[in-house]
Amino acid sequence: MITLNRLSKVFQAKSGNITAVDDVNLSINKGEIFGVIGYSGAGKSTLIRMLNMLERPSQGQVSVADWNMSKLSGRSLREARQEISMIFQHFNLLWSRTVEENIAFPLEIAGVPKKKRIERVQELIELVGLHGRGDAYPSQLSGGQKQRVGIARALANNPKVLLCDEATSALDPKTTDSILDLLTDINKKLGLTIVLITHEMHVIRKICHRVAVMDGGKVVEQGMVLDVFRHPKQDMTKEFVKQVTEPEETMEAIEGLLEDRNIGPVVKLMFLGEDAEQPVMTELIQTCGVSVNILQGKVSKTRDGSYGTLFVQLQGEKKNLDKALLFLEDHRIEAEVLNHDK
Ligand SMILES: Nc1ncnc2c1ncn2[C@@H]1O[C@H](COP(=O)(O)OP(=O)(O)OP(=O)(O)O)[C@@H](O)[C@H]1O
Repeated sequence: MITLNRLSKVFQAKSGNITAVDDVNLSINKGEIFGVIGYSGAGKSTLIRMLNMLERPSQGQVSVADWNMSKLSGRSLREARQEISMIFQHFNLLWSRTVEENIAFPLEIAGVPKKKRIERVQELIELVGLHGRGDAYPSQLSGGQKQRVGIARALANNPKVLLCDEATSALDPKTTDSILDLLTDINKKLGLTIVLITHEMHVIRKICHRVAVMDGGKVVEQGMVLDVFRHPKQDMTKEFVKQVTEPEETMEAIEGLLEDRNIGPVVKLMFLGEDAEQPVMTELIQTCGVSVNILQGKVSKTRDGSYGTLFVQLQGEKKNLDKALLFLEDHRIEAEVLNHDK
């Protein structure tokens, strides 16, 4: 559906050239929700803006839904853009128009007759859950409702691709989740391909099938979300994964514990899929004769399954502790002993 081939963007600034996107190759499948994550300045906005030619590449090719985007201009670019919609962090609504009029705007531009426009606007209002708010002005809406208008407007002309530029970054966590649920719903119902950029791993975990990690204009890692969660390769990816699996307070508490030299092994366990839901700990205690002190645990759900981390402190005789570690290995649970010298 989308192919980026050796894509680069260099900006000429007073201070010299800035390579915002550096030789990126990506392939995104039809119907997929693909996330691009990176810190500020990584090049995410520039990358996503090159998908619909809001930014022209310095080098390389972009193909979206059979359009060779870099070659288009004028009318053909406008046609292609009807198939590639976009939503924004700050919604970009027309403040003097009502919800209905905002949603109708792209239909007016596309020359859709009035009767059809009215029908389509009502359909979209239902789809995004804004029933009864059609006459409101953007200033009368909450952030989440404004983004729902943005989504309805983006879907008006039945696009094949939806680009989301930090679409939930201005929203509180609860509203973020409701917008992410809406995007998942639309992806399923309409088979829409969604590309989103974000700096929050929570967004990637919750709705994406695949993820690419950007740093310094380059894609430094990419893969299925669950695989990247289990085995992040780059340090930066590990930091992003920790955002959702290991809250900062947990790490501080565990680091405090590790300073105590008289405790038994502190082990980080990683479970996958169904294993995350099995009573393995009970079995371990019964068969290995060790006691287990649970320090912290979390199960993160991705689209392709659950992924759990559990920090435990094991206590018992040396031979039983070794037995416990073997037991974990036999049960396909990855175990990392955090205080090796004990
Ligand atoms: N129009 C421009 N002119 C000059 N430099 C630019 C321009 N747009 C972006 N840049 C530079 O390109 C680099 C990548 O910026 P970009 O906005 O794509 O990153 P980002 O990952 O989206 O970060 P943020 O979330 O902060 O926008 C940055 O160093 C930025 O300063």
